[in-house]
Amino acid sequence: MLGIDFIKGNREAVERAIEVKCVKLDLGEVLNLDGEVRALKTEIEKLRAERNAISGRFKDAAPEEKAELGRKAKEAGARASELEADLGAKQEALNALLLLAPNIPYEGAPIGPDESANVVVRTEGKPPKFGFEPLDHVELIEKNDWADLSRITQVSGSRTYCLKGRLALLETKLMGWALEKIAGAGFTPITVPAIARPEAFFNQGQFPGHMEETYHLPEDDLWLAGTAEVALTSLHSGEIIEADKLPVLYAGYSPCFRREAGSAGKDVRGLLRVHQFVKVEQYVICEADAATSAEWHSKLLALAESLLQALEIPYQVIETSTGDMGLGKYRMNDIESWVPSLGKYRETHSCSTLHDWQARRANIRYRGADGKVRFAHTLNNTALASPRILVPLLENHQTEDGRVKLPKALQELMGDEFL
Ligand SMILES: Nc1ncnc2c1ncn2[C@@H]1O[C@H](COS(=O)(=O)NC(=O)[C@@H](N)CO)[C@@H](O)[C@H]1O
Repeated sequence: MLGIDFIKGNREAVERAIEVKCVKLDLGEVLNLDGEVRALKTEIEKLRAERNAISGRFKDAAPEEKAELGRKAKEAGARASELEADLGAKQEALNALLLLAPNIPYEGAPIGPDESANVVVRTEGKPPKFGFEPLDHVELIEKNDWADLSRITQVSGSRTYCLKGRLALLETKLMGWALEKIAGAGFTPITVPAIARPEAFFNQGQFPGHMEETYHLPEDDLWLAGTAEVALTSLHSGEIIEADKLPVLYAGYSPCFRREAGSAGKDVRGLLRVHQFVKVEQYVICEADAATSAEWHSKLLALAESLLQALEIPYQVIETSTGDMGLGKYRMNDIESWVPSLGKYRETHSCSTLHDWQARRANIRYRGADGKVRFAHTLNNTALASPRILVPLLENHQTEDGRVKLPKALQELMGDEFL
């Protein structure tokens, strides 16, 4: 969310953000509504003052004057409550539009409508050259009985899976390994529920635009989050954090649920795109300073890259385009890991800087060293998400006989050179 004062003071920049992020929002309508709300507030104040002035005169008034004063006070009161109803409706309409206001994108973000405009900024590690015909992750799984990808669909429907045997163990250990790595970088490990109230999704930015992507529990008016970012954004909602408690750093672990309503036909084979998965999430609440946010953005990215380097997975870092980064982002860098069977890189991580766009929605503030209270900045990044990460992990490290040689970092974890 952008502050209305920011919008009024930066109308051109906001109009440009609307355009380059392909957002449907009429800024003129927002500013008109804001004008009407302010006018109504002034009018109501005036009426209240009038009514107070009248009642102030009431007690000393002559008897015949009291009736007239009483009528005037009642009239002013009635008029004020009429205007208050109108103010409520206009304020609601204004807030709904403000939720759609896009954050100003990073000046270095490629301009474009979607991921086709994304730019590769760095490539690390070399895709393996197999001396044999490599298998894809489903074939490797079937050969080693490492998952059930078929009978489970009669239980849970499409895009579900069971990991089995050593692959089930690997996923759990891998998540613990990632949690410890991020915790080792000073982030507080925290396990969060996927269950959350609708307000948490409005605060994080998933709502109102992506409700159809989210599982709903209607009887309780609860929803299932697709990322720990939802809970972590609202954990400090309404608080004023003291400056010496910043930055707040969380390594959030949670199950993640996504309807993938918009992905029909995409990645239907195997583990790339499923309805339920697990993720270790990096989350930062820091002071409202662009340079501080930029520093944290680089740190979050470097941490995710260090995990991929330890897993010996070749990857590339992407500068995400204005049309692909989404409403609330100032800047987004995705990391894409090499998937041999596809012969291309696929997104496995997403690192975002949001400045105060989320903090305004979630009302996360802090008292600076100067004593002033401001909205904070927030950032988030994937540390590791499974089962998607298993796809490049299995495929890149497969051997000719269909086994998987573990990267050194995992050999001790799994007590063997091979999965
Ligand atoms: N349907 C899915 N199935 C499997 N993995 C998924 C799915 N959706 C997302 N992921 C994994 O979760 C990662 C983060 O998802 S994201 O939407 O891009 N970004 C976020 O959720 C941010 N909070 C940063 O983690 C993705 O890069 C991917 O690795």
